[in-house]
Amino acid sequence: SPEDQNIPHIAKYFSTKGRYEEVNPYLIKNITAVNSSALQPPSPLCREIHLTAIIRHGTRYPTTKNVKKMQKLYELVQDRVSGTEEWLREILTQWTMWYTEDMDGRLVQKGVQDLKHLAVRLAKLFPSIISEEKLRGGLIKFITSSKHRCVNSTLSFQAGLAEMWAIKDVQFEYTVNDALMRFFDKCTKFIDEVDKNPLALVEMDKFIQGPEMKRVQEKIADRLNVPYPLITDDMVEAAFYLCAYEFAIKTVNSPWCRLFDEADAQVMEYKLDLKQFWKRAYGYDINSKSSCILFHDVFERLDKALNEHKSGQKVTEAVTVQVGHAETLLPLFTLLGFFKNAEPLTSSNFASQTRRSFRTSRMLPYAANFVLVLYDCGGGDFRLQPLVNEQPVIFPGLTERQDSMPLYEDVKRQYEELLKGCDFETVCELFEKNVEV
Ligand SMILES: O=P(O)(O)O[C@H]1[C@H](OP(=O)(O)O)[C@@H](OP(=O)(O)O)[C@H](O)[C@@H](O)[C@H]1OP(=O)(O)O
Repeated sequence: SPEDQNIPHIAKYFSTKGRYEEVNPYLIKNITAVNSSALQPPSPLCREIHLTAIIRHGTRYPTTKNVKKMQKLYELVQDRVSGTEEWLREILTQWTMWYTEDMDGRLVQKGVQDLKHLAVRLAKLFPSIISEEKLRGGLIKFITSSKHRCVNSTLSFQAGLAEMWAIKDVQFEYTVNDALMRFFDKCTKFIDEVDKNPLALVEMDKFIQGPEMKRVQEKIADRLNVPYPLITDDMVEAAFYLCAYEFAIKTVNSPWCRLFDEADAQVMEYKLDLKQFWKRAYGYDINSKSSCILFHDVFERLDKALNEHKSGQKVTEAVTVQVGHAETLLPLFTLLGFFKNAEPLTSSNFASQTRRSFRTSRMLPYAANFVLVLYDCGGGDFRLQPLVNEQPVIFPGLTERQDSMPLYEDVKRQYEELLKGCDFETVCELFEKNVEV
């Protein structure tokens, strides 16, 4: 059981601060295990033509913003808390605040391992296309966000392949492309209407002020035996993140986790899902439309590979590995209609959302990944298989006619409107708005 493996009882509720292994627990015993049975193509005739993997960076340090909150909580506890419980004594006398502001979201050693192991697993799943031959032939391309955690994750993925094939003589390259991997920084309409709009996250703000979060704050204040006003929502979040980061970075079940019971963690997870739902996903149409540039880039690459294949040419880009952020993946998942919830997540429907499909703890752990594999199954039968975190997913709307590997043409028909439209410059209003003079 999780307790035996020293896993915090609340580890599956860590949202985008969660370990990849909690999404695929079979990896805890064997980090390079693969679930190939679930990925069988419809027939042994199928051959991979192209694979694109869009990957979130690996495990990282907290951002400066959150280190400051953790520091404030640590000082509050040191100054105001006393108690005899063993876990409290551990916080007061043994645990030291070791996070510093200059860590600012950098990749940690576990994050290097996350990407190395993901590279090995994907190569095991798709050996004919993620191969030493293709790598040496320059047919595997790497694109990354400029952020250090993404560049270092790209280097780690490459190192995973090099170590697996005992390669020492290949000069790996990558291209930094923030237009693709950090499109949210370039989409004026998103920046104006969501990112910089203080009212955009009103549902999260209302939930934070609501009864469920208030109860969590009171329970934590009671456990620390301090007055309720001291335990603000920021302090609760800092404690939750301390538990999450101690586990993700050091794989320890830290005493900070004892401040939460499972019900408290479910409230925290919902608050974080509200942030992502409204800032990056189904809350506002522009959130998903801001990923149009990445959406078109993916399908242009698939079409190019298919056309080269059909004309008997070598596929010049057999594999593309693109490393970005949780906020690179989530808008694209939303544009494709993945994890769409029956009801929007709001400040007032937490109780009815316990079985929601929009759950960032399952979608967006560190090293989360979206993989598209294009197959030639013979006789003009071309199929496209989507995977999220190494598990097959179904393109919405194609379920009734196909198994999880639909015909490529059916997928393109399903997304026809987006393929024809979804023009990044138009949806993001990059041109100057007509200013009334
Ligand atoms: O709450 P923090 O500061 O950690 O939020 C980060 C984002 O982390 P996430 O919310 O996704 O866990 C970080 O995304 P990442 O995928 O790069 O980790 C993002 O780059 C950073 O700007 C912060 O996002 P925010 O929405 O500006 O808080």
